[in-house]
Amino acid sequence: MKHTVTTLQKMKSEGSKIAMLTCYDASFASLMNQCGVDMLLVGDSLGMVVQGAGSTLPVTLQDMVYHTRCVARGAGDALVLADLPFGSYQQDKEQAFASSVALMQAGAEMVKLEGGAFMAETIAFLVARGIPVCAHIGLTPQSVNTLGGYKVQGKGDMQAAQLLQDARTLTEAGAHMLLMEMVPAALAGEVSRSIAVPTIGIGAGPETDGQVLVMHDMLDVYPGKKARFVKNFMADAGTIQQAVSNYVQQVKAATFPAPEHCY
Ligand SMILES: Nc1nc(=O)c2c([nH]1)NC[C@@H]1CN(c3ccc(C(=O)N[C@@H](CCC(=O)O)C(=O)O)cc3)CN21
Ligand SMILES: CC(C)C(=O)C(=O)O
Ligand SMILES: [Mg+2]
Repeated sequence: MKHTVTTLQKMKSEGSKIAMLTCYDASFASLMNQCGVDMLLVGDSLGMVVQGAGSTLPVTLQDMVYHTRCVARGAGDALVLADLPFGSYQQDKEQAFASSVALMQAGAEMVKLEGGAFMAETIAFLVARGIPVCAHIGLTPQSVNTLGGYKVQGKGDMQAAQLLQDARTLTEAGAHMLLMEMVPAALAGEVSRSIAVPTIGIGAGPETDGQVLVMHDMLDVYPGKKARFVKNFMADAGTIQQAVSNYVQQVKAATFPAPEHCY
C-alpha cells in the first residue's frame, strides 16, 4: 500500500523506524522502493551530487520539478518528498504555495522547507491548502553562508532551547514531519519525544523516528568530503540492492547510526 502521512504517524506511535534515502531518478526510485525504503527525498543536495556544484544554492525550482517527476514514476509505495529549493519559498507564503504546487503536480506527496519558527506562518498556509510539509531545522544548508559552514547546530543550552522551541512552533503550525540535520544526539532524542509528528535525522543520532542519508554518500560514489554521519553501505555489500537493503534493516533495528556517526 502507498505510504501516506497517516502511515508515517502510525509508524511513530508503534515505534517502528522510518527509512528514507535521497533519490533523483526513476531507476533508483524503483530499486529503493523494492528494498523497503519508506520515503524518497528528492533533495536539493542534487546540486552537489548530480550537478557538481559546491552548495545547494544554485538549484532551481525547474531542476527540482524535473527530478521529482523522474522519481515519482518509479517510487511505487514509497512516499515522495521534495525539497523546496533556495529562493523558491522564503519571499512570502504565496511564493511558497506556487512553488509547492509545481512540486506536487510533478508527483511530490510532501514538500520540505528549511528554517525555524520564522517559517511557521508559511507552513500553516501550505497545510491549510492541502500540502503536507516537512520542516528542516538544525543545519540548514541553504543558509551555509550565514551559518559560516556545514557545522553542528544546537550546541550549548541557549541554542538547544531555541531548537526545541522551533520544533514545537513548527509542529503547532501544522508540519507533518520534522527533519533535524547535524544536531547532538541527546537533543534530537528530546525533540523527538516532545512532538507528536515523526522526526527524521541525519547526523542527529539514533533516537529520531527515522533516518535519511544522501544516496551518493551511502553508496560511496560522491567524490567530495564525507561528513562524520555518513556510513559507506557498499563496504559490506556486493550489489547496490544489498547496500540499500542493509541500510533499511539497520535503520529499522536502530543499529545505524552508531556512536561514531553522532555528535
Ligand atoms: N553529498 C552530500 N551529503 C550531504 O549530507 C549533504 C550534501 N551533499 N549537500 C547538502 C548538505 C550539506 N551537508 C554537509 C556537508 C559537509 C559536512 C561536513 O563537512 N561535516 C564535517 C565537519 C563538521 C564540522 O565542522 O563541525 C563532519 O565531520 O561532519 C556536513 C554536512 C549535508 N548535506
Ligand atoms: C540531506 C537531506 C536532509 C537534504 O535536505 C537533501 O538531500 O537535500
Ligand atoms: Mg535539502
